[in-house]
Amino acid sequence: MKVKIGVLAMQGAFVDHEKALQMLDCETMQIRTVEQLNQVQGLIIPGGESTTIGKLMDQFGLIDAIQERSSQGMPIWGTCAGMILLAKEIEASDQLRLGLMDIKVRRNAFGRQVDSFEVPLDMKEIGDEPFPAVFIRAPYISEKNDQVKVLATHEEKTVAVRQGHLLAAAFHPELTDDSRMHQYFLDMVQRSL
Ligand SMILES: NC(=O)CC[C@H](N)C(=O)O
Repeated sequence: MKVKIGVLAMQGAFVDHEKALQMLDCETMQIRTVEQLNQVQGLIIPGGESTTIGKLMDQFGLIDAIQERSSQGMPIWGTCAGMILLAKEIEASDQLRLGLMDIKVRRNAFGRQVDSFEVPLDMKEIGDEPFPAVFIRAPYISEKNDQVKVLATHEEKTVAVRQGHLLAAAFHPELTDDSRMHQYFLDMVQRSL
């Protein structure tokens, strides 16, 4: 049976993640309710505005529900704002969050003059070819503990990590036609079953 991967659809870049997943061998579902969450075997939290996504998740009862599924080992991947929402610590912010990963993040961390840029990123975990990473008002990881594995850095800043069943990237893999990160997450989901 094909696995079904949910894309949290509160706000932000969820449609592009769905399109990226549809190129792969899996089913997808937009997630707005706890009932929908309970029908998927993995979850992507997209980029967007992390404060808005956090508030909406809370209103829909999804913070508790996602924390519960995570405690049972369901793979979760946060990109950009989604990475912020996965972090236990967000510098200078008390915004609502899932707080699942042992990372501290800094929002809008690459400075105003470079709101958005694309770089070839070395990420051996997904292959030898560099990954075309699109950063949009991106955060980075300023601290982490030993449980967290660094997958990629840009200018010595940590921008992609994995902690067991949790994956986070500061950039937007759904905006390129390189599907290796989505395939990597799909593999995590298939292995978790
Ligand atoms: N592209 C993005 O997801 C940007 C994240 C946004 N700066 C935030 O803090 O929520």
